Amino acid sequence: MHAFNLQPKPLSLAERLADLAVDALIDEADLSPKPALVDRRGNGAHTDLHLGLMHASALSLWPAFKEMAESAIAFGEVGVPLREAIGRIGREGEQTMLATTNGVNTHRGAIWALGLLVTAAALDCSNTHASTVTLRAARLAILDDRFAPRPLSHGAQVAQRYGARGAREEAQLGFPSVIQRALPQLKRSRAAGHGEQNARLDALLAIMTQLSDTCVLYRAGEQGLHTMQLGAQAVLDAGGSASLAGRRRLHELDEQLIALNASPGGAADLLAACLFIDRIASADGINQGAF
Ligand SMILES: CC(C)(COP(=O)(O)OP(=O)(O)OC[C@H]1O[C@@H](n2cnc3c(N)ncnc32)[C@H](O[C@H]2O[C@H](COP(=O)(O)OP(=O)(O)OP(=O)(O)O)[C@@H](O)[C@H]2O)[C@@H]1O)[C@@H](O)C(=O)NCCC(=O)NCCS
Ligand SMILES: Nc1ncnc2[nH]cnc12
Repeated sequence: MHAFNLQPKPLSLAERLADLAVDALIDEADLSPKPALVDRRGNGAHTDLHLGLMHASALSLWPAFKEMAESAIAFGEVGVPLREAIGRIGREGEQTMLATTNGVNTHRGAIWALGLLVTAAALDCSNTHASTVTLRAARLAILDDRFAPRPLSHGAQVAQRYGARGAREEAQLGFPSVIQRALPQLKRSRAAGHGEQNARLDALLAIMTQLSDTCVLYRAGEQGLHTMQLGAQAVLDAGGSASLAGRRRLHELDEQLIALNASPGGAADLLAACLFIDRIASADGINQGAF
C-alpha cells in the first residue's frame, strides 16, 4: 500500500529569501502608528493607498524576489550580467506591482532596496552579516545597467532641485541608514525592553532623522524634510515611542506631516530593508532554515 507523503516540500533558498522579503514588507506596512504612512490605523498622507493594497502589492512581488535570488545563484558573482538580470526582473516586478494596485506606486523603492539585498544574500548564504550583505548589494548597485530607462522620476527631479541623495545613492553607499541608524536603534530599543513594535518604530524614526527622503522632498519640499527629520529626533530625544512623552511627540509628528502632505515612503522602504537584514543576519545561517 502506498502512503501519501504529507510532508511539505522544503523551500529552496530563493523561495525562503522571497518569503523573508515579503514578510519584511508586510511587517513594515502593519507597524503602527507610523507618521503619515499607511498603517493599521489608516492611510496617513495618502489618498490612493490603503493597508490591503500594501499587502497585495507585497505579495505580488514574491516571484520577482525569488527570480532575483535564483539569478544570483546562477551567476554566482557580482557583475554586470547579474546587475542587468536583476534590473530586468525589477522592472517586470514593478509592472506586476502596478497591475496589482491599478497603477499606484506602492513599493518602487522597496523593489530596488530589497531586490538588491535579496540578490546579495543569495550570492553567499554562508555569510549574511548585515555589513557584508549591504556591501555586496552596494557593489551591485554601482554597476551600470545598459537597459535601465532614465526617466525624470520624482527622485531625479528633487535631486536636480535640492541636490538630494535618493534611493540609488543610499544603495550605492551600502545602506548607511540601515547599518548606521536603523539596526543599532532597533537593537538598543530591544535591549531596553521597549517591545518589538516600539523598537521597530524607533528604528523607523532613526532613519527619518537623517534621510533625504525624495518622496517627502517631492511632496513637501525642504520644509517637509526638516519637519520629518527634526520631529523624528524629538521623539527619540523624548524617550522613543515606548515612552509617554515620545508617544505624544510621535502623534504631533504624524499630524504635522499629514498637514504638509509629506509621506516618508523612502524611510518606510528602508525600515523593511532593516527588518529583512535583521532577520537574515540573526538567523543562524539561512541555509539551515532557522528563520
Ligand atoms: C533607483 C530607483 C529606486 C529609481 O530611483 P529614483 O529616485 O530615480 O526614482 P523614484 O521613482 O523617485 O523612486 C525612488 C523611490 O525610492 C524610495 N526612496 C525615496 N527616497 C529614498 C532614499 N533617500 N533612500 C531610499 N529610498 C528612497 C521611494 O519609494 C517609496 O515611496 C513610494 C511612494 O511614494 P509616493 O510619494 O506615494 O508616490 P509617488 O507615486 O512617487 O508620488 P505621488 O504622485 O503619490 O506624490 C513607494 O514606491 C515607496 O517604495 C521612492 O519612490 C529604481 O526604481 C530603479 O532604477 N529601478 C529600475 C529597475 C532596477 O534596476 N531594479 C534593480 C533591481 S533590484
Ligand atoms: N507604509 C507605507 N505607507 C506609504 N508609502 C509607503 N511606501 C512603503 N511603505 C509605505
